[in-house]
Amino acid sequence: HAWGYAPCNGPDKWVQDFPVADGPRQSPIDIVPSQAKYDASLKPLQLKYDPATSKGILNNGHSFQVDFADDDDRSTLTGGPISGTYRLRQFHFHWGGGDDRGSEHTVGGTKFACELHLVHWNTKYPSFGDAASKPDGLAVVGVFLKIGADNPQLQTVLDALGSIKSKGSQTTFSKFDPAILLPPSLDYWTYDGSLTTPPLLESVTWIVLKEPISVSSSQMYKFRSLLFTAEGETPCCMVDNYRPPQPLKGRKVRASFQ
Ligand SMILES: NS(=O)(=O)c1nccs1
Ligand SMILES: [Zn+2]
Repeated sequence: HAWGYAPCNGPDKWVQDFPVADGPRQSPIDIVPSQAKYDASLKPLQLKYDPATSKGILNNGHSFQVDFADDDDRSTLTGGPISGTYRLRQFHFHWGGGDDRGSEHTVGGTKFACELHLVHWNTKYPSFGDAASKPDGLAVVGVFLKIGADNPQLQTVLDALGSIKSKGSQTTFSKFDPAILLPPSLDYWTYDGSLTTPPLLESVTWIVLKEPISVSSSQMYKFRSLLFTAEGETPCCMVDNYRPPQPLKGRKVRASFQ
């Protein structure tokens, strides 16, 4: 009876199998802009992605993700709050059953309809799996999706969802540049946190962009057309696949902007 987002196996139950769920640096959090201190020593984010590294798109039963070739430094994150080079591994989303909810991080209590996560791992470690167990192993860039105008940049991703409806389905997804999903400004908040899904490892430097990108209500319906369930199982719509904000436990959130 694996973890999920239903009342029987959702975020409030995860601590049973993953005690770190009650740890000191859990994610997501509510970001309170007035409490975030501007840090002039924070560098601009450098996101350099090569579309040739995109490989496939997969329904993993709790979200869908686009996987990237990470056997060299073609798609990397440098600068920002991190030191060294982090490689792009995958990106995925979290969203709600309605436009009023769906993001994991919140801003002054405000929920967005959806949140994009671009997952990177520190090349000082030999692999993603190894990095995921280190306090400075991962860096995830979070981008809020706010209900508004249709977002044409999302369309190629949404058009692929028809072929990965059920858990475990995947298809090739080539020549995609995730940089087209980023907003014009790369201003960000940053704090030390964790994976927001089990195993909830406390290995993530979170970099949450202040500026959202847009998504229309009808585009949100495409996210919600996915299933948590595999073919042949009783279908269950993939919605509300977000963990709510966790206690800050004394952590400081820094801002890259004034
Ligand atoms: N939602 S997340 O980006 O923190 C993540 N969880 C597992 C792998 S990546
Ligand atoms: Zn995520």
